[in-house]
Amino acid sequence: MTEPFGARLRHAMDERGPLCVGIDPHASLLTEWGLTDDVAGLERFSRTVVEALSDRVAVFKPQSAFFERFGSRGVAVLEKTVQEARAAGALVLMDAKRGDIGSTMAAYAEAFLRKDSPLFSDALTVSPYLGYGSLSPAVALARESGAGLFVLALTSNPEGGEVQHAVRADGRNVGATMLAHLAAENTGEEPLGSFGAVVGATLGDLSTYDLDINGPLLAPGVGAQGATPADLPRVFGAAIRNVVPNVSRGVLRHGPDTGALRDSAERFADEIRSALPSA
Ligand SMILES: O=c1ccn([C@@H]2O[C@H](COP(=O)(O)O)[C@@H](O)[C@H]2O)c(=O)[nH]1
Repeated sequence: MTEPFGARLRHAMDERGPLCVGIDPHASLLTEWGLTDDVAGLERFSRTVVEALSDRVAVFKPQSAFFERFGSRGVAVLEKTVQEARAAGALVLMDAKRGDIGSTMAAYAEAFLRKDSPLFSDALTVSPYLGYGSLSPAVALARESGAGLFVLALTSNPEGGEVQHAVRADGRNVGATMLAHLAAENTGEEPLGSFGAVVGATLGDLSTYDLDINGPLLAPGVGAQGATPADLPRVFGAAIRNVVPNVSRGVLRHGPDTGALRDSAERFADEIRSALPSA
């Protein structure tokens, strides 16, 4: 039986450090890398990132949008990328941000979380904005497959507050409510629950939130969106041990040279390590 995602992630973070590198083949990056903005360029880009970094980063986060842009042939590249990254020993967090009514959510869950699916990933980002309960089929299948979910709680973009800071009738805001759902999902799990939250590294002091969800906190926003590894302790406080900082463009802009990609990832990893409290 597969070990649960949370346990696999904890081991990977302890061994390799918590850095998650995004695979975001923006059209502008393909051009900067001297590649064509087509399926061949997409394939070369993704393979280069996986080959350069799969022996050193804990997690890759392919951004599905940049593959879907090319239709079925782009999705075929995404399938290959996921399979190659997993085969090379990295965990794959698919950033597809799926969310729908429960009966449709069940089909999204099958696409990404059923073990024999071509797009099976170790974890998936999901949107709870049709109600947290609408995610139940994905929670159930993730548990069955030993996979994980990352639920959008407090996103890194400035527009997110309009929804996530809205205050409910019980006085708690929406983002905090999502964190509470995840804490309940992860109760009693050791060494780490499999149900994580997306919490932007760009958000400043989050001490009014209870980030102690016994699950991972994916922290996008480091690099191109302006947050730095040094910001992480101020943003996440005591929850920092469970933070998985994501960097996409901040690393990818150094390609296509594999040495330069590695150096950049190592620099971010070192800065993150320095920001963590000593064990
Ligand atoms: O709140 C969120 C949730 C997801 N993202 C995604 O993370 C990467 C960030 O890329 P950078 O190039 O490091 O800015 C990207 O795939 C986003 O879609 C996020 O930024 N914020």
